[in-house]
Amino acid sequence: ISYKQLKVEDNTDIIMEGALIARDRVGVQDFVLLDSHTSEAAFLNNLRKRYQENLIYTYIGTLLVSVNPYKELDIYTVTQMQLYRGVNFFELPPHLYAIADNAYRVMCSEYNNHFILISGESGAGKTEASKKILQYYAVTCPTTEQLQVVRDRLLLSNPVLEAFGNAKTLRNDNSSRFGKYMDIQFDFKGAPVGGHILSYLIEKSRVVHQNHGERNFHIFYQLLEGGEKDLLCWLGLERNPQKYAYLIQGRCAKVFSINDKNDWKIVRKAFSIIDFTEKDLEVWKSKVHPVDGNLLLPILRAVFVSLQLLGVHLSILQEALTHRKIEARSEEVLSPLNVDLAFYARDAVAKAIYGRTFTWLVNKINGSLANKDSTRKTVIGLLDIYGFEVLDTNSFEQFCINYCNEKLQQLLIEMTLKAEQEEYEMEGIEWEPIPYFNNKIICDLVEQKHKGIISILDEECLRPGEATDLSFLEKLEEKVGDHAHFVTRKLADQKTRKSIDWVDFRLLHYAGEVTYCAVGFLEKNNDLLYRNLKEVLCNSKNGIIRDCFLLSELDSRRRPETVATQFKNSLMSLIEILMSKEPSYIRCIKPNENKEPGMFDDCLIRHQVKYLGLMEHLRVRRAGFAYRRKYEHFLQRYKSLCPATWPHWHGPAAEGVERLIKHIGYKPEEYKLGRTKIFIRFPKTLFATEDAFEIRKHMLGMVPLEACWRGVLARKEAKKRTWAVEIIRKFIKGFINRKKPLCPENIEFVRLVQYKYLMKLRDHIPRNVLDKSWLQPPSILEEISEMLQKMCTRNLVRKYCRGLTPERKVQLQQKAVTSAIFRGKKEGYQQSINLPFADTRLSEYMSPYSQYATPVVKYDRNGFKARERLLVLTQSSAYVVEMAKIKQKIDYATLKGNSANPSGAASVAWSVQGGDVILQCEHIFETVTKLCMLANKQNLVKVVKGR
Ligand SMILES: Nc1ncnc2c1ncn2[C@@H]1O[C@H](COP(=O)(O)OP(=O)(O)OP(=O)(O)O)[C@@H](O)[C@H]1O
Repeated sequence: ISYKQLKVEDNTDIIMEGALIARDRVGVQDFVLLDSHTSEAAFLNNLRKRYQENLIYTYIGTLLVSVNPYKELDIYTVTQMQLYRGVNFFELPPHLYAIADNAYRVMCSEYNNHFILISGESGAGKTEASKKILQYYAVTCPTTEQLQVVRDRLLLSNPVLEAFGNAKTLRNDNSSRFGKYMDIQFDFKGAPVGGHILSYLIEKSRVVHQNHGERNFHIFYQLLEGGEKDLLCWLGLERNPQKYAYLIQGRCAKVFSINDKNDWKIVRKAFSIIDFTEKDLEVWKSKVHPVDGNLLLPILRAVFVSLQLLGVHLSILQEALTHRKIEARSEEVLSPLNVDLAFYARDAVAKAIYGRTFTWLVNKINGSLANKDSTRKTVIGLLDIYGFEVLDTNSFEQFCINYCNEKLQQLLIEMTLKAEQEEYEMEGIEWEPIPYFNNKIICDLVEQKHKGIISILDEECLRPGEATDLSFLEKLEEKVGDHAHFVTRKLADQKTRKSIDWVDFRLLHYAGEVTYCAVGFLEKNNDLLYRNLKEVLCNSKNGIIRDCFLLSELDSRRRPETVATQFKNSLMSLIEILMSKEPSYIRCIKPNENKEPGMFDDCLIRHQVKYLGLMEHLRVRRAGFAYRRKYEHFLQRYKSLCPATWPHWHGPAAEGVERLIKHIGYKPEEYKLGRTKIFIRFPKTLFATEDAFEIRKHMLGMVPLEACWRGVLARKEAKKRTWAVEIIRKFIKGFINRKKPLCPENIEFVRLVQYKYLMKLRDHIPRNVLDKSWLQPPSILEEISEMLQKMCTRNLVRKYCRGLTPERKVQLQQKAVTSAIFRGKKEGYQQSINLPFADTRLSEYMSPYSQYATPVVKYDRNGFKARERLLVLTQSSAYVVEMAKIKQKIDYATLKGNSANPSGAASVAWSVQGGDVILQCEHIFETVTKLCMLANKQNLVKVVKGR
């Protein structure tokens, strides 16, 4: 039996159940368990509390919400990865690794395909999350030497794609300017054996234009900064980016947080591992020159170099950039371009070359990731895609991005509802319709054939005559003007009209309203490259350019698909890909605009919670039942709450749960009983049960191990609980760490050993405080065992102390003092410690004032003359009494010290003001102890030779 099976059978996941349900200063780990679930304020509050404790992850059921910490956290180590590996989803605090591991485990056991959708706005941490998941698989999945090449390629595809597809923007210094879907393929043993990447909508316009404070794609700066001298020379480039107009429009070629030189080295290394040949490196040639700002007409200096690199003849390129070929009847006429159109042609070439070579690059990477073997693979897809975007001015790009988010939201709702529905069906629970907003109506508005916005846009782009952005807007008003989710200034009511410009249209998306400026829609959708320019590129001598611009394109009389239609089609196939897989979701949130750690901007986050549809998701997730658990797990945890189920229930778990909840007093509307699970509708029902369980647990004084190991979670004070759990975890982490690096099999083994030992220990816990029989731990568990032993002892001691009578307590306190003074120092100590001390040796001398009395022999100062006396101790003084006469009174305050002889001699010398008092008595340990306790001078006793 594997450890995992053991765990499931033994319900040890219940250990962490307490942590999941915990409601303390770090909020709830699952929003589903929030009491006031529909309140956005409560949602934000929980998120804030956790973020302030560096707990950046929280669940909504199985969806993970992540808030960008903007600082390095110690939660992505190999040890953490090992910790999450193979552990039940809810056993550990929410984490990316839990999502990744869950998808992986289900894939391995059910042999099905999965995807993890990571979304959020720019800078929210999507790319980081997807990289971390990839690293998780690279570290935790089984691999062989041969497979390591695949693993490295998968990992190194990232820096290459980032170099060519990412750029510094105002919102993120490393912003992905394209959508990415990456399939990781696994063989039947769960080893990653290949991959495939799909890219979406690379932001080509950045090649020719950057806003203030932004840069072009990283690769240009990396090349100039890090490129070897020979390479730059070969490319005809100068190291200084200021020489290139396309690179400096944002006026920030140098960025503090980016090390272009270093990144260049990584990209070069990645190229060699991703199977790029020297010939492939011509990609530099194809990329560099169209971006050379000096390609401005009529300055043709750079063109000479470009010709060489692009493999195009001078006169041909010159003509192509300054003329347009017009087909009139069967003739072709060259019409010269004005300056503006020539600029347009230049930029169009640059954008087209960049866009297509980017696709070429992705294909090249795919070639190197492809697994040629035809055996069946399972896949986990990682979708890192732009989240809902609402800028000050929203253009064609935002329209596409937001349409994409509508589609993905629809997929999420359908799949979540489907999953809920399937679970209810499987459990035999009546399906209850869940009220939610179905955004299909908005998707239709955008994508419907003939009637949707994209079709109308295409029509305007393709129709002969003078189509403009304004005529497009008019067509929209005409065709979709009556749609409930579409508004323009003309259609708006008095109140809304002011906020919409004449060139705007507004869509009421599922996440909120977005106003789009129609200016540029036609041009961006057409993305035209003049035919003669295309011809030039198709005939290039540069192999990559030729690969990107196929001659067959020229032969085809069909107009190429518009950008929006291409995007729509690629989205459709993406949705199809995703629909066939099991979903997991990660929603990333950006906490502030300043990229600052620890800053939680309520307003910005509220906005994202809305746009990410989190409240909607929470509502869907909770519309049915907030909590569901297998009967066995539920019964195991709460059985102590019902006499019929405590300590053991011998019948079927389902019946046990029924008895249990009847006894607790659940109302019928609070729960439903399925085939294998109990479904609880409201978190408050669960919390009340949990509270009752806490109290019951304390009353029962459950076994010490539980108090140490799992019960620590249930302690009242959150601080103590966190402390104890942390300590235990630290120890577990510690021993796993010490054996670093552990291979997965070892981890499994370590866990098995840990589990077995703890289980055995549970049955052999010492029963009383003097029982020293602590189970010998295996060496890897020494630390944790010592820790548990200490906690257990402390617990036994506490229990023991509580059971003491007052008399016994006094005795033990006295013995503790005796021990502190004499232990190991004076003969006869051992015998005396085992004998009880008497309250007094002369009861007739006891009074409300005197505490103790004993016969003594008093010696004179020289120690020769002995006289029989009585010693009476009161609260403040000691009296040496002869018959009923006080011979000497010693104020405790004047007592300077005490000394005794280490030998068996029963004498003690008190050093007082005015000289020593030497006494001998039969019960020296008892007498000195009582004196010291009354005088509170135990520290002053010395055991020295010569007394
Ligand atoms: N888990 C994390 N730990 C530490 N820093 C992080 C984490 N996630 C994100 N960051 C920081 O935030 C920055 C932005 O994150 P990232 O590039 O992943 O955002 P994004 O959502 O992919 O943005 P875009 O859509 O613009 O590509 C990172 O460069 C990094 O500095």
